[in-house]
Amino acid sequence: MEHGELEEHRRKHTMNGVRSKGVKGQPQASPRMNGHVNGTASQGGGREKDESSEDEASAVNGHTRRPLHGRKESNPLAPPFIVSAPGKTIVYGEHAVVHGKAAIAAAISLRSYLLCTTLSKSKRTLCLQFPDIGLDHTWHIPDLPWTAFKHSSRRKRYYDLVTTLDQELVDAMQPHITTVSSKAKPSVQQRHQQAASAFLYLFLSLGSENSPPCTYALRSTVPVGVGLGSSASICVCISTALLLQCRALSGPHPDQMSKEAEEQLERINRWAFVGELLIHGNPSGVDNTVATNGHAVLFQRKDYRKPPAVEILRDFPELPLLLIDTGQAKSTATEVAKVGHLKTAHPEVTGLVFDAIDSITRSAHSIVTGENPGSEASITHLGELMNVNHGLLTSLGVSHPRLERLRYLVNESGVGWTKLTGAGGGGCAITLLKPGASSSSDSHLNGDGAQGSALQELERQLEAEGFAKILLKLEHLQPSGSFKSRGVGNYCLQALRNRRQASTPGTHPENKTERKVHFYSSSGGNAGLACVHAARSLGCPATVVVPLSTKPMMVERLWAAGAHGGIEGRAGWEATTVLALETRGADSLAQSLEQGELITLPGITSLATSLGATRVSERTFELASKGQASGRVRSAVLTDAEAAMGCWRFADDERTLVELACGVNVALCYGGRLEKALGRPVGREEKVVIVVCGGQNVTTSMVEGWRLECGDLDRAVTTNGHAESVPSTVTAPNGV
Ligand SMILES: Nc1ncnc2c1ncn2[C@@H]1O[C@H](COP(=O)(O)OP(=O)(O)O)[C@@H](O)[C@H]1O
Ligand SMILES: C[C@@](O)(CCOP(=O)(O)O)CC(=O)O
Repeated sequence: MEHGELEEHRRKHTMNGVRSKGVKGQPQASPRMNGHVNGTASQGGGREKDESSEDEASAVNGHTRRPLHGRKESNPLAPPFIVSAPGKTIVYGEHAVVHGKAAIAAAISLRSYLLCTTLSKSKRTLCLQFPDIGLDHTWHIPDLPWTAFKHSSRRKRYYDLVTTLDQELVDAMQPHITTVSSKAKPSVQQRHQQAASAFLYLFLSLGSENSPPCTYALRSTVPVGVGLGSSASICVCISTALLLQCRALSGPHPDQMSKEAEEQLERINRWAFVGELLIHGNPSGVDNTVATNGHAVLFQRKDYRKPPAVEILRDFPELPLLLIDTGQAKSTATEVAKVGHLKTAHPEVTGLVFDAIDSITRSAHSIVTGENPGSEASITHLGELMNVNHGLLTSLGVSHPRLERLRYLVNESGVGWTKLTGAGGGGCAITLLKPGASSSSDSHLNGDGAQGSALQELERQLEAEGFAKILLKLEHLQPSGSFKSRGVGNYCLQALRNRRQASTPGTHPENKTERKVHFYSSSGGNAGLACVHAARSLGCPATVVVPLSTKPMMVERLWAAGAHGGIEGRAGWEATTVLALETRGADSLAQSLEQGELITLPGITSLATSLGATRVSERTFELASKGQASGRVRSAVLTDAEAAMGCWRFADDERTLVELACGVNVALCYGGRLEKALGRPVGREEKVVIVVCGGQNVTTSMVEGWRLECGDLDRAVTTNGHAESVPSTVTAPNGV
């Protein structure tokens, strides 16, 4: 694609009005997007306005239909959004891959996350907040070297733009990089300036003087500089975010053609490669390719002037791998340069080593894509290949005494086969565990029998020598859904033991005959839930005292978890007003009440079909009519767009996905809709319970599509995309 084509593409593929139809199941895009970029915003230098015709049908969930909501002309403050991408481990072929040979790499479940928050136009600043490396830097957008980046001689072919760095542009950018952390010590400064260069080059290439001022906040769970592809992971995030902002991406979208999705991933990947060029100097592109696509890949770039050959290995087997960090810092650029020098000095010998590594990768590929990759024979084959691959990398000079010590310890223990992963010179190693070494149910590290204890012994030795195994801590899988289960659970257990010992000296703590302990918690949030779960599992009652501001959803969850009596803030039904919510086009109750007789709709024209009835039951109508007369039942109708807004706000504010038929209830919480529906202000002391009926007819892409289409509704209820008026300033106790 030529540079001009990119411009053209930006015009065609804005975030709104994507109308590719009928194809479902876009590839599992690794860069995940949360929130959205409002396509009506004048971004990417204000060059484009969405030229898609608004009256054409758009497709959501496979149904052709009218747009939910007419779009407004512009939205100066695009809502914040997050993109994310994983780190990786190279299983076979590092370094050789830089010199045209094949490599196999797999994504890991450690990720980087980039939050982009557009600032008020008056600011004109571009702010990087990268706390993992301690970088916090702000540029003034008009001061950046736009002329150099815009100059016509710079308008190169698109392919050149994304495969090589333009040295003149790098030089033009330099004065803005040297000021980054200029007072920090050299190693820190280098780390900061590498990240800042990658960001700024991409920003200058994809943005313009008119780009919106924005804060880019990056957090990563990928350890920095240990061979797990932290730089590729952040470059993929940066590339995705900037492409979204200049509107060169149109997805993800449920109806996106898979080819289009692939093209977009490729676009992200190519610009991420440019970022890697800034950080590494001479990357092969394997890291950014796996960070973009997820899964595992077989990657080979024979000719840097041509795109690499990439085979995505979607069925890559779940190999029992142990990831160990030597704790020894390394630099990819240094290690890659070292191998480059060796190649210059000894081209033939080095070439043979690369060829041998290539054979290893090919042999491993045939095993992992073969009949039974998880069999004992296959694992042994793959393990032996790892040993040889490591030996060849050592011969290239990229091992380190810490890596060799680690290999010695693992070999001695007999639990598996080990090689360095990534650039080497320190960083991480991977061990493929032998069958039996990882089969225990209670810990993935504690195998059964002799192998299991060998592994435990190895673990002790590694820890004693300062090696770190990298594990993921999934606290959200605790019984109560958060880490609070740990502290609160422990507290409850101790309290119960103390109480039992104090009241019946000499009694066994698990003695269940004496009076039950009743636990109280004064939190309506995760701590309250943790208390209820802990108390229940100890066979005790728990009461949670919640502040008035606690959201109904949390109160419902506390009841559902088994909270015992007296949750503060629940109202008796006698004084309750019931609001019956429907979407326009499924409003058979509202129309019946209005006409004073049961009516039948000719059909459901609302998109919220699952709870839609063309005619409500006699009993419903009777009760609703009586309630309406006494003022205890009111009926309200919202649009599909408002129901959709309820869904995306609920997803953002409460991390819960619900379908339109439920979203219409949730929408009440926002923008004073509740007061309007009730026809009166709602006092702070009043309790509001929203029935979150849920529903399965929803996916994140559907919600994203709805928001893209009618995101303007957000402006009435949020500031910078945060629902600061939830449920509404009038309704919410203490302004929450
Ligand atoms: N979380 C992060 N925040 C900011 N910059 C990062 C982060 N992770 C990586 N980087 C950038 O990437 C560089 C590390 O790249 P590299 O040496 O290739 O390590 P890795 O093997 O982890 O990719 C860092 O010096 C920094 O510039
Ligand atoms: C050494 C190399 O093959 C992998 C480097 O991986 P990492 O930066 O250590 O995560 C270089 C490359 O492929 O770009």
